[in-house]
Amino acid sequence: MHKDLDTLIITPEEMGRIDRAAAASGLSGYGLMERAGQAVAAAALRRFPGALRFAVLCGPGNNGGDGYVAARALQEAGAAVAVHALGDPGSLKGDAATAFKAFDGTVAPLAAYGPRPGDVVIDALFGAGLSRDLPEEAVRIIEAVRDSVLPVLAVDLPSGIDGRTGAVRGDAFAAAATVTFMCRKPGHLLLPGRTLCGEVEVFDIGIPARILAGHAGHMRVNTPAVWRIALPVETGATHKYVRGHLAVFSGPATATGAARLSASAGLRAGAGLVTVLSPPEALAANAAHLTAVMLKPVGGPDDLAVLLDDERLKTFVLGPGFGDFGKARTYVREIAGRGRRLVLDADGISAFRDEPDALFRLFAGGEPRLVLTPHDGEFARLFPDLAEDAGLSKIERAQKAAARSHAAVILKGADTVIAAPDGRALVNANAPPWLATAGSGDVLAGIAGAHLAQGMPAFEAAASAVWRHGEAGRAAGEGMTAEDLVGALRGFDRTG
Ligand SMILES: NC(=O)C1=CN([C@@H]2O[C@H](COP(=O)(O)OP(=O)(O)OC[C@H]3O[C@@H](n4cnc5c(N)ncnc54)[C@H](OP(=O)(O)O)[C@@H]3O)[C@@H](O)[C@H]2O)[C@@H](O)CC1
Ligand SMILES: Nc1ncnc2c1ncn2[C@@H]1O[C@H](COP(=O)(O)OP(=O)(O)O)[C@@H](O)[C@H]1O
Ligand SMILES: [K+]
Repeated sequence: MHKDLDTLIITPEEMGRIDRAAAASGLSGYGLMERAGQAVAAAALRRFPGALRFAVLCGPGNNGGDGYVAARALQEAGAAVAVHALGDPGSLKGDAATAFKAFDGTVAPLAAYGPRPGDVVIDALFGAGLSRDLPEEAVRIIEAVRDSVLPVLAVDLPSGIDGRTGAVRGDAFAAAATVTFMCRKPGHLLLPGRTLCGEVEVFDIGIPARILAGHAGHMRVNTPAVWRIALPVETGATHKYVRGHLAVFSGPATATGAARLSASAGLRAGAGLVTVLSPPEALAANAAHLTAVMLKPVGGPDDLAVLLDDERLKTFVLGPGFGDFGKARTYVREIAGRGRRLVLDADGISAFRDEPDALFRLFAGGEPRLVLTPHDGEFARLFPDLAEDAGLSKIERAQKAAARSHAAVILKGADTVIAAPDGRALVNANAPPWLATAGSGDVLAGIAGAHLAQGMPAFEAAASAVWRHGEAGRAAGEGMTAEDLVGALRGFDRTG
């Protein structure tokens, strides 16, 4: 697989354009289908050597066409095959009709399929072309297969998954594995699609990388390949101020832990200096727990204004455990007005629920210098219309939010999306489920702050923070706490 295609994500709509461009360039559409179907058959034989029978369920479009090719290849390999079609296969068109004609065997109606122990289901009902909820006939078969606990190998996507959004349209197969072609689609990476795909195999059916790149957007899987070039340069001359000074605002005396988690994550993630800015009454609580991280009292906007006279203090994290919404807004105004960079998290985000546009105006224009780190609930406070729009995918929501706020947006969750105001978007895929633990988000905010403090552009700082957070979660292992996550943070592998 071409290295670049490994991380590219393509929407079904883009895939359609790529298909047409491939055909226009003289590439045989049926040739692509033949290779796709052969790849599915090979995966089926490799993954299920003990199958007694392959039940190939074929739909009315090209996904079904892939199914007929796979059925023929399986039959030629000596496997038992039962083919069932949704609709009349006689009315198939184009390449799918050719594939159907090339299959020499009986094709029964879909409704006649009775799951048998030992069956492996090859799901070639719908792929990229699913345009509405599944028909009742397909839903019934999905239920029957689910009840019989048969393994499913999905062609391109499990039928019922919307390739653009990852949403379930009516119902969907839960596949053990999915064989897709050239690149992953959003539905392979966004929930719930991601879990229903099982293991995803990406097979190169021979569309030239040039054609793919020419019609692809700016969506990728979040890997170091995407942002490695923006990593801070490590030179022998590095001293702590070169590695940046990060300041993290603490909440009141009863809620100081969150800021300390962010601060220690920031230090561990490479900021040269980290200072916790604490309300005077919380100084004792903070001092009792800080060593390498420094501590300064900030009681109000006047203290902050004095602090901002130090030009070396360029980067802030505000939100974890912060509590006071009014003060949060005042501090953010001051930070933005003085041209500083900011990771706005948790309470810092909620503080602007009644006036999100005021926040966006503060950071409008120029090089983006705001990173927003909302989970779904916080996202809905700043972008209620986008949160409510069920037609948008999580990627599209994050893209629109980033454009509107002129910020790098980290829309958190098991399928975290990172988006830039210029339209670039990444879907993260390395986070283990045990990252969902108290304080985990505070650690992420601290890492992002450290990256910003070291001079990385906002989008790359955000994306690499999410990736490092995931890696640390994997290294810390199941049962970890947010403190363990900080301890498990590692440096970057700069090779590759
Ligand atoms: N370059 C590539 O990647 C290659 C891709 N290939 C393969 O092509 C697949 C995409 O093929 P595709 O565009 O024909 O779409 P597909 O998923 O078969 O469905 C479309 C059909 O289903 C129908 N239909 C839709 N929703 C429905 C519903 N709810 N209920 C009922 N009907 C519904 C729709 O009807 P219509 O909406 O027009 O009424 C139309 O007839 C892709 O997933 C991959 O497997 C390979 O062959 C090699 C090259
Ligand atoms: N199921 C999951 N799998 C992987 N990562 C997850 C999952 N659930 C949450 N996360 C991640 O864990 C972090 C939780 O952050 P957040 O919701 O702010 O929680 P907290 O406020 O407790 O720190 C986010 O980075 C999020 O992406
Ligand atoms: K399918």
